[in-house]
Amino acid sequence: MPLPKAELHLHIEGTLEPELAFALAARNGVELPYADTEELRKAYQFSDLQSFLDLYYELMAVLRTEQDFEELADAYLERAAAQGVRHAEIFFDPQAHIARGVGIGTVIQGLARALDRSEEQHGVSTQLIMCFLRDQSAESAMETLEAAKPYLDRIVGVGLDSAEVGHPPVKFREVYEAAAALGLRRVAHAGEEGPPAYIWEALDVLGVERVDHGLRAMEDPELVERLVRERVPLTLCPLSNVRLRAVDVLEQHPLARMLAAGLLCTVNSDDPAYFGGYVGDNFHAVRDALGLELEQMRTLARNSFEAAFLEHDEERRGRYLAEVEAYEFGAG
Ligand code: HPA
Ligand SMILES: [Zn+2]
Repeated sequence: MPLPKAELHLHIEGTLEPELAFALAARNGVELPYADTEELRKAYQFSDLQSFLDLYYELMAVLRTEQDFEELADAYLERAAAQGVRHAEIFFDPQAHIARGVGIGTVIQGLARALDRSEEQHGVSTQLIMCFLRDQSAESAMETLEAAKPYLDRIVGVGLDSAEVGHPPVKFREVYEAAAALGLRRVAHAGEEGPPAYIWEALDVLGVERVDHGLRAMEDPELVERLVRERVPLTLCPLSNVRLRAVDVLEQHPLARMLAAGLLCTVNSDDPAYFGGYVGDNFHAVRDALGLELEQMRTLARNSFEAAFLEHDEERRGRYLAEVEAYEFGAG
């Protein structure tokens, strides 16, 4: 039995496995520029974030109907459950779909079909976080927030993703103010490739409650001190960092130093179909590469539930935390 955990940094479009991509391409009459799944997998060699994003956006062409989004989410939830995920806060990128003529309602309602039966079917509770593409304009982000208004009961918060460098958080100040006024929680990718200054800005200008990645926080001791003092969660994605060359090898990942510094770190999979593993695989990889003790693994699991947006259901958070405390490593 795997360690119970929450996944808080997961792009649903990044769970599109090559087999499902080809099945959906065939069903929707979409031509993919790869002969088969093997040739597609060979393209999964990335030099940085942008080289990944190019493929990530290209493959999305196969996602067209509610059923496609439902099957995508269902496949993720099944895999996540098998790796101990009890609660998932799932990112989606509406602008990437709207640009292809797929409406935000199709995306949200399709995902919702899978999410609505997830607890019963997979034992995984879920929430959705709508991300804005930071390499598109602030106006486009604001239009997207407007388009999401009929579906706000399905969305717990907003996030910020895509190409980071050159697109500082401050660009989205007004959008985040509008999101906060609608009662939405706020997170943002910061410090994946971008500098620590982007993490400060995400906190101070956007008012984020969690930082997605935050990998480069360790370059700035004052920032670390603040993140520790305010217990701001960081959603780290170790296998992603290696695949996108943010760190050279997993053995050099700062996670162990970040935990030792007192940061509220969580471990997540980001885009598991592309980066070689789901969240349990990330847990095992850091344990092995960094020599984490079992108590540190338990801390990571505990942190994930502490950092989850479960304030509306503290009873549930308490149940999940109790599962972590009761977990016996090596049993079963
Ligand atoms: O890791 C990521 N970083 C930024 N944007 C993204 N969109 C999907 N995955 C990512
Ligand atoms: Zn991400």
